[in-house]
Amino acid sequence: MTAKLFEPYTIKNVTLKNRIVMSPMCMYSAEADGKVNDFHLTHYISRAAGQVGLIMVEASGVTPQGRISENDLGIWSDEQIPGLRKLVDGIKQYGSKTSIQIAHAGRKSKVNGDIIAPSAIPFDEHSKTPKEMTKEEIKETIQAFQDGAKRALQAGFDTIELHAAHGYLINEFLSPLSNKRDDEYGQDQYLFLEEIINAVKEVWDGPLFVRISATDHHKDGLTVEDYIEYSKKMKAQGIDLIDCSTGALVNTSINVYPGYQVPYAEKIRQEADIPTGAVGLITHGIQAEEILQNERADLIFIARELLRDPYWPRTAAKQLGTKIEAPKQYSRGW
Ligand SMILES: Cc1cc2nc3c(=O)[nH]c(=O)nc-3n(C[C@H](O)[C@H](O)[C@H](O)COP(=O)(O)O)c2cc1C
Repeated sequence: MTAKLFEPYTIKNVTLKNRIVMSPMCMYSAEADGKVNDFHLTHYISRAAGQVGLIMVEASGVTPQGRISENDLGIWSDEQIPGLRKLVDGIKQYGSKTSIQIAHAGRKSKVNGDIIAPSAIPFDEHSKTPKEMTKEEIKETIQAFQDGAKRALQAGFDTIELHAAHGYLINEFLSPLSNKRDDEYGQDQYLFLEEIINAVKEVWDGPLFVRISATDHHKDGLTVEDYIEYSKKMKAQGIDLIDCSTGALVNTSINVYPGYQVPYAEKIRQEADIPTGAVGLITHGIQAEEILQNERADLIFIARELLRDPYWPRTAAKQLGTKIEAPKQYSRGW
């Protein structure tokens, strides 16, 4: 058997050496300036040495107010570009491609000061009540996503992912549970994301992914059927891949088990006819291979397993009875 997990995958002008993506994970390790530091270099470059095909840098704030915490990475200032470039260059030394998830936390931001959202509804009883965004603030935020994309280009990233999942700002506009506006952004709940995609595409023609929460896990919220329709719109706008996570828009308890979100990636791939990424408790090479061979998704996003094992691609290759190339320094022990 040839392991599909280790076959290259091409999107536009970018070829990944395998189908393994390091899923974005906030490390809450930046100073308030949002700049890359030694921790980030060690953390991400180790996974590149471990032969991950695409390293996706954690949710990075397009504005200071749009950070999840004061320790998030940022992409709101030109001063953040040199650190990001150093990180990109370090990752590329090992043949991995690079991506950055650009994000605005909306009502889930835990930074000091005012926070903003489509409507003045707090995430839960422990959260601050956000300020309902004015039209002006909406335009400024769309501009901030475009500026973030420009900086990602200047830093040399191969791909960008827009964070439209997990109850952060874009997700808040998409769902009727958090968007109660009566203007055009409430009547058409896709409009904010649509305008962000258009603005980003004005400055970025490389691969563009969107991470969604493919269901709100709530009786009055969005379901995968709604996200199939949204995914068709994203495809029409030129989005290259939908990264399919779920939930976290509202507090609900969900049943979590190996591959629990794979059916969403599969359904959206089939019904919206767009490449997808599968994520969530995928930890074994055979499990990843099953998803790919059965054409349930195109890329495999690995999060926590890569915290436990930075060389997970090597582990997965062993599990699949195949060998992958080592970084040259490690070839005697690989
Ligand atoms: C420490 C940590 C930080 C995370 N930060 C992000 C993030 O920045 N953006 C995002 O979309 N998901 C984030 N996630 C979710 C992961 O990308 C992934 O979807 C989730 O952990 C399920 O995959 P896993 O079972 O392989 O860990 C984070 C998860 C963890 C454990």
